[in-house]
Amino acid sequence: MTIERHDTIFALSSGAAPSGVAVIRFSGANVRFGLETLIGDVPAPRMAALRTLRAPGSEDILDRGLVLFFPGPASFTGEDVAELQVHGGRAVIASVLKALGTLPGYRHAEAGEFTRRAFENGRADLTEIEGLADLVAAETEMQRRLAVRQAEGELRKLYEDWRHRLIRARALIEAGLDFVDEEDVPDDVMAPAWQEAASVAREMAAHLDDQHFGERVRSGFEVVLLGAPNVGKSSLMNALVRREAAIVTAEPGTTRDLIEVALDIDGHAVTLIDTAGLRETESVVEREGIARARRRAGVADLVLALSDEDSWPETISENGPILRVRTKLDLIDSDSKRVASEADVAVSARSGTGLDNLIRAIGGALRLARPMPSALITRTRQRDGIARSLAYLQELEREGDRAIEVKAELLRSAADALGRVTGKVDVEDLLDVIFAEFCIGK
Ligand SMILES: Nc1nc2c(c(=O)[nH]1)N(C=O)[C@@H](CNc1ccc(C(=O)N[C@@H](CCC(=O)O)C(=O)O)cc1)CN2
Ligand SMILES: Nc1nc2c(ncn2[C@@H]2O[C@H](COP(=O)(O)OP(=O)(O)OP(=O)(O)O)[C@@H](O)[C@H]2O)c(=O)[nH]1
Ligand SMILES: [Mg+2]
Repeated sequence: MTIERHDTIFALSSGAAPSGVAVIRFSGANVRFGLETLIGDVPAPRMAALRTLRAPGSEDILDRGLVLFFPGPASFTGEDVAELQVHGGRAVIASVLKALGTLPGYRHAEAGEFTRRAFENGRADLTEIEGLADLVAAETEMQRRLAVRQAEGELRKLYEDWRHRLIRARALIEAGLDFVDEEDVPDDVMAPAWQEAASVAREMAAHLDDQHFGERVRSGFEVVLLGAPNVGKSSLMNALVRREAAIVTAEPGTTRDLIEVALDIDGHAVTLIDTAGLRETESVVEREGIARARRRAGVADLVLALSDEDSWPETISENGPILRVRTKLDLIDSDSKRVASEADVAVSARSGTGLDNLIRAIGGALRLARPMPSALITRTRQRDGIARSLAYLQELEREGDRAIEVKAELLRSAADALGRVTGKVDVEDLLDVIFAEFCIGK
């Protein structure tokens, strides 16, 4: 009896039914057998073949569709893969999935399981896999650009280059230790290794000094609307997204919860957050709303401080950048434009005046138009790994006169920290978290 290392997994890989065409994918050791059973042959590799699908042991036609076969190990998962492109009806999909489920060694795939096999078979490293997850999740042009570069290996190449340089530096040092009496290891044998470690450290520090731009592009820039009750925060949010996302009334204290809406500014994902108007109040509910508003403003990428009168609230003293927005411009008569001129932008949610300026000002304050630098960190996981690796290299530089063996060990730790980012060393504990992000069929 042959023991299969893996089950053959199958899933619907295309979107929600009904759809024009649905892609059902399967991967594993029994793919050829499954094709023989369902369509009677195994099509030539990577060539679309039109076939009739029949349930195993039955003459019933399930559907007719295009079939593709990708032999391992060159395939996406690194093992045999097949795709059935059938009509995207619910019952069609259900019948094909059911037929696959009756085949020996077949079971339904879990979320991210195709991609997990790609990782386990060395077809992609963890940063590329995170890039793939981001590509599927991307909603804006800039998120797509960032994700596609990462999926194509931009970070992998950078991190693998650093890791190999550190490994070579350590090899140099160990070779030096083998051949030279430890008491008088000549500096010039070791010097190139220390220099290499120092230059990797410099490159890492520069890489980390990025104002978290990639992470912000990936997760979206957060812009919080802040101001006294009734200044028109909710009205402005509604005007910007052209729908009634938040309740607007003439009564101060209307909004209590944080209300989030998605904007696309210059291809970037921006989350606009409406908040409770800031004031002293006896209402427990409103007080909690105001506390949430302040907390969110404290971590925002940008605060829009709104005012509809001649003064700006004291309360607007957040850390990040602030734009002063004068609201209800339609109510200002032509000879009282003093505050409007103190403001960065003046708008009217009612007439729409100034909304384009406001969008431009938000884009400017967030520096959205800046060219996207290459090899951006996109996740805390990556940042933490690089920072840990750098910390070992800095310890190495600080403690220059420690024993060579100790220093070689620091080089090894630095390389291993990088290896955990790419998944080259000991990452079993990370995988469930990383692959849980994927949808079924990916
Ligand atoms: N129909 C279909 N489209 C898809 C995918 C898929 O799985 N199926 N992908 C899934 O994410 C993406 C493409 N990703 C892929 C990544 C690697 C290989 C691959 O290695 N393929 C070959 C060898 C390529 C070659 O000829 O150079 C092979 O299978 O033999 C294929 C697709 C997006 N489009
Ligand atoms: N004329 C005029 N009235 C506006 C404008 N924007 C808002 N208003 C009015 O101002 C009142 C309050 O508007 P909201 O958008 O609810 O104000 P808010 O800042 O969200 O208020 P709270 O949620 O209570 O903090 C409503 O009666 C709106 O119709 C505007 O641009 N022009
Ligand atoms: Mg409101």
